[in-house]
Amino acid sequence: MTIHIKQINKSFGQFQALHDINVDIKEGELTALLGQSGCGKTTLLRIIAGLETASSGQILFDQQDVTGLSAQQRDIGFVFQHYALFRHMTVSDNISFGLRMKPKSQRLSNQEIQAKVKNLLELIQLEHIEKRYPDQLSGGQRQRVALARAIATEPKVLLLDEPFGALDAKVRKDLRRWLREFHKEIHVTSIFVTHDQDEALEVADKIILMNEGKIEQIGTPEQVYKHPQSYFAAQFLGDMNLLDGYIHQGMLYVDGFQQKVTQTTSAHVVVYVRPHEMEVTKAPVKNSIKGKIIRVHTTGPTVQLEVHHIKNDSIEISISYAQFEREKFTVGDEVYMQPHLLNYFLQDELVEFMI
Ligand SMILES: Nc1ncnc2c1ncn2[C@@H]1O[C@H](COP(=O)(O)OP(=O)(O)OP(=O)(O)O)[C@@H](O)[C@H]1O
Repeated sequence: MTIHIKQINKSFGQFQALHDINVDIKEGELTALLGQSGCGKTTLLRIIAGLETASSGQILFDQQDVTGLSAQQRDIGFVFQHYALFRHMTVSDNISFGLRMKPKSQRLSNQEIQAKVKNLLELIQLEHIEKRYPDQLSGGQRQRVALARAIATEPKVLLLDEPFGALDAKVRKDLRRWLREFHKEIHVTSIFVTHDQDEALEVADKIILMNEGKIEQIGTPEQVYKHPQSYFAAQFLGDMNLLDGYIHQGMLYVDGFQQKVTQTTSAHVVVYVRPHEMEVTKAPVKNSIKGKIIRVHTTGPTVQLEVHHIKNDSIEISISYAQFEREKFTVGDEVYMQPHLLNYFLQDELVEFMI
């Protein structure tokens, strides 16, 4: 099922929560609606679901206008942040609920329902606890059951509103990997709401980045991360250093670092560099930004260095553990930094180049 969101606007009284939203979602895609709290993600999801009416605009499923249809008529599976499992039913009964509620003419036989539930239990890897009640499950297990229940009736679209929002960090991380695999198997067009950049980057085929009721950028995780098209996108996705720079006579200057650019007009610019897109050495190098290490944070395969720099307060750099061992960086060391990919904004236009 493809989904086309056309020119959607939504106002609550005087407040406009969504402005001119246009999105095309492909068949089988797993799309993340990403943004800060209050940016309009849930409102948009609810409009797609038919749980909320738009003030203007259209929603098309497979080119068919469903704007006037109710949630039931749209044939959608839902999973919400707070598990809505039936407490008095076992895991199996929760999963089969939608199948058993179908009108008799469309209902599968008991045997077929049992077989289907068995398949779904395998898919969510909870075959061994099918007889348990929701109270006897962990939060992560409950969300897996909620997912199985949502897809049991084979909806054409699966909508997930912060499905892992109430879980702790470790379980969340496991479940997002699991969701990726799960989606590969079922391949239903899915949209999930999240405010967590890492979750969106790791799980989604496509990210819709929202800010204050508007779309900032749409793209694959790689496109949005590597080629942010706005100041907001650059800052919101992943860690980013903001450095003061200026352009004069076709050269960009950031402290002792300079680089030829195509602009000839003089201007102050904010330069963006991701922590892993900086070279760092203790040996002085020409054409670099100088600073002093004020913190070393070793976690797993990468090491984070926080470097004090007079103009830019502190710069975060991420290096491999191997380099850290080799160069033996310690607090107080003077270091020289060279960006190898940077972006800057000039009069609202993004300029990007590799060095
Ligand atoms: N029924 C309503 N009446 C009035 N204002 C509303 C209503 N529902 C949402 N809003 C407002 O619309 C804006 C968008 O809300 P929405 O719930 O879509 O945000 P969100 O991005 O999902 O946030 P969160 O991540 O906190 O759930 C918010 O400013 C919210 O206060």
